[in-house]
Amino acid sequence: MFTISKTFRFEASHRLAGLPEGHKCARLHGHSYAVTVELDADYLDPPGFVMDFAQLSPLGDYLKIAFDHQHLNDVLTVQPTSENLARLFTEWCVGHLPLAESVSAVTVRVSETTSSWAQYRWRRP
Ligand SMILES: Nc1nc2c(c(=O)[nH]1)N=C([C@H](O)[C@H](O)COP(=O)(O)OP(=O)(O)OP(=O)(O)O)CN2
Ligand SMILES: [Zn+2]
Repeated sequence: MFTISKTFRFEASHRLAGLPEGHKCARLHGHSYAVTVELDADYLDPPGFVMDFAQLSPLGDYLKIAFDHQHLNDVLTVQPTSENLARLFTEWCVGHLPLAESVSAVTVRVSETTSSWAQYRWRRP
């Protein structure tokens, strides 16, 4: 199994609803988000790539255009948790990146801080 990965970053604010009274994340605050996409493949395509790293850059463009310096509650229809962002970004990758047949899984990991992350994985049916 081969895995390649690339990390992109954006800055955004959010607040989380439905938390207990006084929870710090219910207040308006911001994060430097790190978004890491991973592609798994059982074999390589010429010239020995899972995929050219450069072909992952549309994800970075999408993140910058849609989310950088935005208030996530204004631009998402779901609660802006790391888990929901990870699923949204994974589904975007599956729908927009030129995935070779060799790619068996796409995983996106979202970090709001240096000590925590959430991820979502798509597996080829
Ligand atoms: N499962 C999840 N839990 C939390 C999420 C989330 O998206 N998924 N988000 C938050 C808040 O957005 C918060 O800003 C980040 O949480 P946390 O790691 O607790 O932040 P700190 O860096 O302040 O953590 P410390 O290790 O306590 O310093 C909360 N939970
Ligand atoms: Zn937060």
